[in-house]
Amino acid sequence: MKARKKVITALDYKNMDDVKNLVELLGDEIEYYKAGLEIFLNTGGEIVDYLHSLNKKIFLDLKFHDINNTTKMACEFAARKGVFIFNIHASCGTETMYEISKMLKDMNSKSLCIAVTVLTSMTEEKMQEIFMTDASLDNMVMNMAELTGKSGLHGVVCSAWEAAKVKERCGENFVTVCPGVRPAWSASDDQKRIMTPAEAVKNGADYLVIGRPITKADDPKKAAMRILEEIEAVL
Ligand SMILES: O=c1ccn([C@@H]2O[C@H](COP(=O)(O)O)[C@@H](O)[C@H]2O)c(=O)[nH]1
Repeated sequence: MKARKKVITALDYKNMDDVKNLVELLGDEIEYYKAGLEIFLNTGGEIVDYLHSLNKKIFLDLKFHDINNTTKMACEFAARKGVFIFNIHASCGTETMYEISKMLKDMNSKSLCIAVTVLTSMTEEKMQEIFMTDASLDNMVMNMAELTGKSGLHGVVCSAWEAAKVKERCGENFVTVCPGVRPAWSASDDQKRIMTPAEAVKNGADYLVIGRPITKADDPKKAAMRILEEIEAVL
């Protein structure tokens, strides 16, 4: 099933028992998992070694955002752990992104470092308020994506609404990782820029990050299978 190569299930839990129950239940159907701040901090990072012991691929979503040296050292940690993807915020700036890209090459790292553009929980209005700008959300995402690409990083986190245009601007190989994916049958929760799994794939999303529609479902395996089937139908 090609759809398995598109879905990253977000393990937003506080303890390893919940993680293990879900990962065992989903079995071979899910290859990619996202470990974010909640599970990483609550388990002292144990999640990474656990998932690697099962040969699962990890998106380490810790969204590093700090001064140049501190961000680089955090990225060095993620690369040494050998995660498939990790991320920083694009607003760290081009100098930091360029230096991370150089460091990863010097380390012969295979990890992909991507940059968060505008969070999928953000509306245009809220973004303009925070950044004191009249720029459209779309332009903000495109600018951040272009700066990320020019700095030598591998791709971005953006909503599926922006994915096709990001690819147009930054090239087909520039990776688009898209949270804010919601099947028609699930709640949107705190996500604002949402698309269904099928729409997201059709609009250029390389990877779909999906958490609560699976983890909070009455039957998580059935939910995951419905999502995989929806994607498979458009591949
Ligand atoms: O812009 C972003 C960046 C990261 N996320 C993360 O993705 C998952 C989405 O989970 P859902 O339960 O499917 O909403 C979550 O872990 C976020 O931290 C994001 O949503 N948006």
